[in-house]
Amino acid sequence: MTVENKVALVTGAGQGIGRGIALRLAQDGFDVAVADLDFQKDKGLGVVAEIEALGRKAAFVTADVSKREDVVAAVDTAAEKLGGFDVIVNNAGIAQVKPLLDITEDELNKIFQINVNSVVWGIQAAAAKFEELGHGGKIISAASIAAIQGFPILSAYSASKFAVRGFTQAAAQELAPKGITVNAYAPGIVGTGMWELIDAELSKINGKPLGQNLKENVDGIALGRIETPEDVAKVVSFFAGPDSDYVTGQVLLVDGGMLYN
Ligand SMILES: NC(=O)c1ccc[n+]([C@@H]2O[C@H](COP(=O)([O-])OP(=O)(O)OC[C@H]3O[C@@H](n4cnc5c(N)ncnc54)[C@H](O)[C@@H]3O)[C@@H](O)[C@H]2O)c1
Ligand SMILES: CC(=O)[C@H](C)O
Repeated sequence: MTVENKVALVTGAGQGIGRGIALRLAQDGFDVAVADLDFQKDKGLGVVAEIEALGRKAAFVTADVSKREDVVAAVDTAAEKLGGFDVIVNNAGIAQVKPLLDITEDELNKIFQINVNSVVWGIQAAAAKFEELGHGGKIISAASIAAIQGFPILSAYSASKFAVRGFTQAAAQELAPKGITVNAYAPGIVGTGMWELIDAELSKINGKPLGQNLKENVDGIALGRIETPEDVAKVVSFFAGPDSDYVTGQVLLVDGGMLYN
């Protein structure tokens, strides 16, 4: 499937799943804005170079997605630099490994500002840009298996992903009259920096050697291997392309066989 003259913005695209999504959308024919925190600029510029090597236009945009003004500015910059705006992927997010009884007010506020508020800001900014440009568009956000089932030690993270699912379902209904679809992808265990952190934090809690917690979780995956960013990007490619024009408000599990709707 290829698209013509379409522009996508992917947040948290300096590494991991976001980088995989940005490269896949470039392969699909999108010009892509790569948004990430300032400290990730070198990595983000590397992703820009990879996209340009695929023959597409790209730009790096510094943005802290917990800040509404940053997300609005990122959308404006993407549209201005790349000549349009059609898809936003609210991918950026953080994990938090903590027994519920130990979660602090700052920790809870931080994970919701980054994982949840960012999705609201992305929905608002994208919908406003689509309206300004006189067309509909596609809004895609990062959920998780943790949006379907709450996981112990990941309670705040799970709650944040349940919230992404709720906003996806509600926004889909509110924005349908504007020709905007709103969907989310729900990966399982993806081999990125996020799981390196989760594995290390679990080791501190349960004393297992580094890598053991990850291995034990991967051993429970029906398809028998860890997920890759490219596995996730295939689902986002579907949601970003015309084949999903009649799909909205959905959270699609792409977990190799862990949870079953
Ligand atoms: N890794 C997994 O197993 C997994 C599973 C399900 C869902 N997810 C979700 O997929 C998304 C990407 O995860 P990943 O594994 O690639 O994580 P990662 O930690 O490898 O990368 C996250 C990226 O987001 C960026 N980021 C973090 N906070 C930001 C902020 N405030 N503003 C802008 N950018 C910010 C980071 O700089 C980084 O580039 C997240 O929303 C995560 O919750 C991951
Ligand atoms: C990090 C994530 O969303 C799942 C729990 O692996």
